[in-house]
Amino acid sequence: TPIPELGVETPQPEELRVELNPISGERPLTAITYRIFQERDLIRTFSIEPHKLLSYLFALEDSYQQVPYHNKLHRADVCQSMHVLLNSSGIKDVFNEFEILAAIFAAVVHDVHHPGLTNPFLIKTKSDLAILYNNESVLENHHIAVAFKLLQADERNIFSNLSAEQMETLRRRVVDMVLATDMAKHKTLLADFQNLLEAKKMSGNDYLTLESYDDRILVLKNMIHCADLSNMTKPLDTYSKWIDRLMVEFWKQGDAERDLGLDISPMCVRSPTTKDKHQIGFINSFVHPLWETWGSLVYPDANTILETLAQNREWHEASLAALTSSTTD
Ligand SMILES: COc1ccc(-c2ccn(CCC(=O)N3C[C@@H](C)O[C@H](C)C3)n2)cc1OC1CCCC1
Ligand SMILES: [Mg+2]
Ligand SMILES: [Zn+2]
Repeated sequence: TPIPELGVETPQPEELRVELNPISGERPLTAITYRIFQERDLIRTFSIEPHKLLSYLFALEDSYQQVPYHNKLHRADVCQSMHVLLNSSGIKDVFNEFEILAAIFAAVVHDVHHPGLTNPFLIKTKSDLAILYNNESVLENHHIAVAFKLLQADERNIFSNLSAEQMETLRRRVVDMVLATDMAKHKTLLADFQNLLEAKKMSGNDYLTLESYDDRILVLKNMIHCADLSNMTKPLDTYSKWIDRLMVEFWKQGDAERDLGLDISPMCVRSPTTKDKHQIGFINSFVHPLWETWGSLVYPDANTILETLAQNREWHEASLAALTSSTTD
């Protein structure tokens, strides 16, 4: 039976069309994710009931908090970036539909109910979340718990037609991928990724063959981490909008730290040079090494991304030079 254009039979197609209309910007997360599920035929493959998918995605959107950066727009962005990365040359035929389902789902839920505060802040203020998760990937554990809690309602359980075993493996993959978005895991994740690619190069295969769960999930963990760190690889006008959102979120945390008599986190200091300095530092320390490694896996697909990343870094260096020269003379 053909799936209706809007996903569900509805007596009010116009209302639903407006709700789903990404242009209206009302529900960007639902619009993008529903479209990706359709394009990848996930709804049919896993017999997902369309009305349940819509209910689940609506719940995800509504549970987002009014934070400037870590909101539904960021999750829609990471979901769309994941969708693109999954099609990269060299890996597009590697992952099966179960892994793709888990990867898209992980991307769309990876920051759900984010409070707009960092893990260090939640830990040093002894927040309920830090107590609950013993200071270990506090936010990421929370996002996963909320995502699966929302699935428990029958009208939102999009995986109701998966077997118990399939559900268990999907859950394992989603937990592994969302936990991998914690910056604290970056160094180990990237080192393991580089070791894997080195070993594959030694084996002489010109295409990637991944047998073990650990190898396969390692690539998916780095993929979602790349998607989460993709702002700097986007055209400057898009990238600078993300920076502005993030700085507002960080400055609010800085205000909270000051009000609590705590040290203000370096990234949360309101100063004209903070933005450029930290972006340059972050690109040099984390973002470029990660994307360069990803670029070697999907060569030459990531060349444009690496060029844009270099241009964006130069833009920050130029604006920093302009700022510091104006303040010195
Ligand atoms: C547009 O700028 C950024 C966009 C995304 C990120 C970034 C790094 C790691 N993630 C993954 C989630 C994470 O771990 N955190 C914890 C902390 C690093 O703040 C991040 C925001 C979230 N996301 C960093 C960005 O800039 C750096 C942070 C302030 C100046 C330089
Ligand atoms: Mg996160
Ligand atoms: Zn994120």
